[in-house]
Amino acid sequence: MDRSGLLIILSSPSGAGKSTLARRLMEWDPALRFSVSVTTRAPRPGEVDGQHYWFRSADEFRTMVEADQMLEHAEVFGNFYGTPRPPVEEAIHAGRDTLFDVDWQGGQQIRTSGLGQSVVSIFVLPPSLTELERRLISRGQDAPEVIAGRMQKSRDEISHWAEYDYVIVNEDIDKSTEDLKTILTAERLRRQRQTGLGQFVRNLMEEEVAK
Ligand SMILES: Nc1ncnc2c1ncn2[C@@H]1O[C@H](COP(=O)(O)OP(=O)(O)OP(=O)(O)O)[C@@H](O)[C@H]1O
Ligand SMILES: Nc1nc2c(ncn2[C@@H]2O[C@H](COP(=O)(O)O)[C@@H](O)[C@H]2O)c(=O)[nH]1
Repeated sequence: MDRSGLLIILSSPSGAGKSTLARRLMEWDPALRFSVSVTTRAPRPGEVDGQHYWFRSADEFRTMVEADQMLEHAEVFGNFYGTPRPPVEEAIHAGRDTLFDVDWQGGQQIRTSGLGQSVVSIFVLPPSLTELERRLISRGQDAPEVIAGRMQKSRDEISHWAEYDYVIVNEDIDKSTEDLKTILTAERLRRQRQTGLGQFVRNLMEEEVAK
């Protein structure tokens, strides 16, 4: 039963757990495609070019934007981030679902990109801002001033929660992962009902039942 690929957007304030949830969802469904973003920020220890991000200079980033190669792009925490367009369009046509880890600006742009009929968006909230800061610190990846800047922007990001189809309060990571799997399963069934079941039901109705 054919259907076009879904675009699954995950947004949250920095540190709420998007990357952790994305990783768990992709372990559950290896066919899910993660959209590798382009960024001008420096790699963190252990981050691999082409796997976590495409790490590019500001000039290279600008060239991609000017060539209309970005589905969306935004400035986040003083760096540029963007989603390469061609792999997303290929995945949609191939019926492959794509997962995006983008901020609210990216979420808005993907929704209004013209590919909007295939979008499911999920906002991840932390249980508290105190816990959010604890997670950013315990991740051990960012300097104290970077963490302070991200905490300062967290309320801005959170103020966009109502633009999303679903909201998960990520307190228990196992529970949040199960919620995410449930959302994806239900949305896939919904898309199948909308686009892929017509021929199946016609065949079913015409089936000769052996006596
Ligand atoms: N439910 C949870 N309970 C406790 N710790 C968690 C939970 N979810 C994620 N974490 C931890 O919090 C830290 C931040 O998580 P993660 O890197 O997934 O956040 P993020 O939203 O992707 O951040 P960013 O937007 O900066 O990329 C990590 O160390 C992760 O292991
Ligand atoms: N609009 C976009 N936002 C993106 C993209 N890729 C990541 N992000 C968001 O940036 C922040 C910071 O990420 P970090 O890896 O530096 O911690 C986070 O909120 C991401 O969701 C993108 O392509 N477009």
